[in-house]
Amino acid sequence: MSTMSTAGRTTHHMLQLSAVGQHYGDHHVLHDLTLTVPAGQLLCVVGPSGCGKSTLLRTIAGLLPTREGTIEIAGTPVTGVPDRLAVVFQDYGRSLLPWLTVRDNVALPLRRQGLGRAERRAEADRILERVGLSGTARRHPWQLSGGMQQRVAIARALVCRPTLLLMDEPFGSLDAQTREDLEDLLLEVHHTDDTTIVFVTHDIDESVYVGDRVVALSSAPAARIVLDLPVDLPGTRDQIATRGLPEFVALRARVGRAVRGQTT
Ligand SMILES: Nc1ncnc2c1ncn2[C@@H]1O[C@H](COP(=O)(O)OP(=O)(O)OP(=O)(O)O)[C@@H](O)[C@H]1O
Repeated sequence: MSTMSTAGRTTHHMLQLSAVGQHYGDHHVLHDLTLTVPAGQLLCVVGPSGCGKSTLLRTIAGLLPTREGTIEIAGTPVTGVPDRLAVVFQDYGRSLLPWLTVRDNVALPLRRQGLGRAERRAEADRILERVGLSGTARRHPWQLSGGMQQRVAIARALVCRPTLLLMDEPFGSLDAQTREDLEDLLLEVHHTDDTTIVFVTHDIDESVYVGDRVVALSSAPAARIVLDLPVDLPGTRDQIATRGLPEFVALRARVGRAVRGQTT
């Protein structure tokens, strides 16, 4: 983990983007993004459709080469897919392997760690219980609802105890109730494990509800950061009470204006 001393205080940075730019051929998507994410922060990234949110996550994950600038995770430059990094995509249907049981899907990443079969299974079961899926271990993903499948994908992301978790619209295709349940599961995981999370969403309400901080990107031709807002809401977050707070409504309005290109 990189350490910086600022006026006598020591801060740990999990993720550092310096002047990052990205393009597909001559199509520029990201422009001069500089961003520091402290360890343990849940950062939400919002922006208009097509502005480059997924491209940003794919670049951080090492799935696309960094074209301009540098990205460091825990002080190490990203040159390929880093260890202890997990990604959850929106499309859970395609990210789980249909021929494996739920338990074996979750245990899959543990194979690289050299654990024995019994240990892998025990660890998978422990994580499945944690995401509210005990009892489904021997079923197959296609026998579960969409929300349950996304819980399996989250369990598989958590099983390697990632230091950095990247989530790309993970709840975008779920119904409202399931989505709220999974937002609360994510907050529980974040608070218990102190995982650093970068969470991409186009849903402004969701970004303010789950985030410790919201960064808004501008739209094409090349996305820049147009808002970087700490989310300082009182009390423990609660789906009904938090969303009714005047502070929540004010934050949501600021993010909404930024995404629509209005000054805040
Ligand atoms: N593999 C690719 N090759 C060429 N262009 C691409 C590729 N992937 C994305 N793009 C383009 O890059 C831009 C950013 O796409 P990206 O998917 O990162 O945006 P997004 O903000 O995640 O969008 P959405 O919110 O709609 O998911 C878009 O104009 C898109 O068409």
